Amino acid sequence: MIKVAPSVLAADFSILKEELVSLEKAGADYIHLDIMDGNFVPNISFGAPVIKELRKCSKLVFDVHLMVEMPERYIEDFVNAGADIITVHVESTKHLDRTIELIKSYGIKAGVTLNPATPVESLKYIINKVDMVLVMSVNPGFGGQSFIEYSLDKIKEIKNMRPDVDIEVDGGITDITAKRVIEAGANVLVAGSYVFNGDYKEKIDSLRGGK
Ligand SMILES: O=C(CO)[C@@H](O)[C@H](O)COP(=O)(O)O
Ligand SMILES: [Co+2]
Repeated sequence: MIKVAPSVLAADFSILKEELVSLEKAGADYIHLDIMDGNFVPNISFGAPVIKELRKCSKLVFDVHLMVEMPERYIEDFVNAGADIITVHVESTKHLDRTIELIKSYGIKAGVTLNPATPVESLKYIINKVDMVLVMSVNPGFGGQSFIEYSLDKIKEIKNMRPDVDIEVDGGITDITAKRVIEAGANVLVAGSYVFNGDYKEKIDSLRGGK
């Protein structure tokens, strides 16, 4: 089953609640929430209080992608705000194992994320502890960038390393790249600019292969 996770980074922030309702009606599985601190990535987005407000108007799975330095400092805040999945970058913490354990201690799903140039080998000791691996197929920080081709090799390597783990791909996903990442082994697709430029239902359906 392919899951589609629209990234609200590309939504109209002045009507964010309405956007979530529209995405739910259009068949989205998750809502992907990009948290940027202006330090780990050169951009600032929004924080836990915004997620807490959005939680009141959506039952969709909240997939929180933390692009912040030392994410362990904020896990509790995002859990309290209503996160269902929290994903942290291997590059963002000295204590990845402790951070994954902390996320799991709240009874929610834990994911680990790799920047494009970070090798899959860095997952060797953590992959059996996580629910999801997020492959960044662009350099994190901004929406609307082009898909990095070598991400396909990384997806295949992760699939070989642990066939049953959820593999999410984030960055430059369109109907064309979606088909390719699914073939490589991905089952969760994040899409921002592609979904928000057009009819949400048509776009979401097209990411699943037109079904
Ligand atoms: O995490 C990020 C960017 O850092 C993403 O979730 C983007 O928001 C995806 O945007 P598109 O590439 O789909 O426009
Ligand atoms: Co993201």
